[in-house]
Amino acid sequence: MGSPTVDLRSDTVTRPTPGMRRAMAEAEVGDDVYREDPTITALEERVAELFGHEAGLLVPSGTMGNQIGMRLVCEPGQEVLCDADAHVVTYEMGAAAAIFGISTRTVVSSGGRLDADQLIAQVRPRGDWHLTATAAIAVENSHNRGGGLVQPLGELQKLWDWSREAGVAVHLDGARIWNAAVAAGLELSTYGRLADTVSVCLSKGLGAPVGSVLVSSSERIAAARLWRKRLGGGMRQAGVLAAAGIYALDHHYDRLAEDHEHARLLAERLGVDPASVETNMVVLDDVAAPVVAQAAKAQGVLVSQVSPRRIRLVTHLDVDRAGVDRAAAVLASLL
Ligand SMILES: Cc1ncc(COP(=O)(O)O)c(CN[C@H](C(=O)O)[C@H](C)O)c1O
Repeated sequence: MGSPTVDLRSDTVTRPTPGMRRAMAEAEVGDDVYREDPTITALEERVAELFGHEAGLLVPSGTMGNQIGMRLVCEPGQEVLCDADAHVVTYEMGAAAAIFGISTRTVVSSGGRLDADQLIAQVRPRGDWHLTATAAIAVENSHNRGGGLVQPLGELQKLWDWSREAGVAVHLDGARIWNAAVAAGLELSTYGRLADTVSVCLSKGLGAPVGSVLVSSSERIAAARLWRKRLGGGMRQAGVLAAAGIYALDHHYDRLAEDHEHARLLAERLGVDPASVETNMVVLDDVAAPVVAQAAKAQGVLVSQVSPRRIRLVTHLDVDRAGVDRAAAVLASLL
């Protein structure tokens, strides 16, 4: 029996722990379409409160959380403006256009880092009969293709302050907002209060098997519940999933700092500047990604190919120190 596989492809690969499975099995459940699942209600209320918003909605994926979140603040034929490498326009299969008729326009950022002035300069006003109106700006924190970069609070604040005057909404793709808050030493509500709609993933670093929560005003979440049902996302006794999310919030949030430490350790061992590692991702640039990925797989280490010359490593709950050491040794021998 060879060594166990070290899976650094993503923090989406985590499996429920025994404790989480017990919480899932014991969860009190009901039919959530009738609003009778107490565990889902508890999770939605808790996450909304964590981010300083009035209400929350459990959705099956971060993609659905983002897409409904954007639809709440952007009408068909209007546009959402975002970073060219944002997940919402890179990995969500064109859903904004395909499902909601929302136009998206992008700016090329520096490594995913939010530049409020750059975005503000691109916003197009409502009411001009020549221009597609920019209804919302989507920001991503931490930034996936930016290598887990934590957005500067000053830029988020600047964008938010401007957006209140300009009447433009802000959507936060907070799939890994947990990692950003732990890395920055900030409260989740500090970030939550700088966005009109926020989608946060339970199924990544927090280690739940399924689910995200969209938070916003009560009025918007009521509309979101309707959109979710239209998309076939109305769920029944999904309290078994919500229980995993609650368990994750109770037991897996603080430990994210360990994933960040593991990522820095990997970086050091692989000749990547640890200062460039802000959360749980390490980016290997200028490598023959397919060759390295295949050779690493043959030695039990799985990685993501972001491009033909770029590999992404993501640390998470299911990769311990021994796994990090083994992955570092295998990858160092291939670089
Ligand atoms: C910033 C961000 N926002 C949203 C999502 C979507 O979450 P899901 O739809 O997969 O639950 C992801 C998933 N990211 C996945 C990964 O990193 O392995 C893949 C790329 O889709 C994300 O990284």
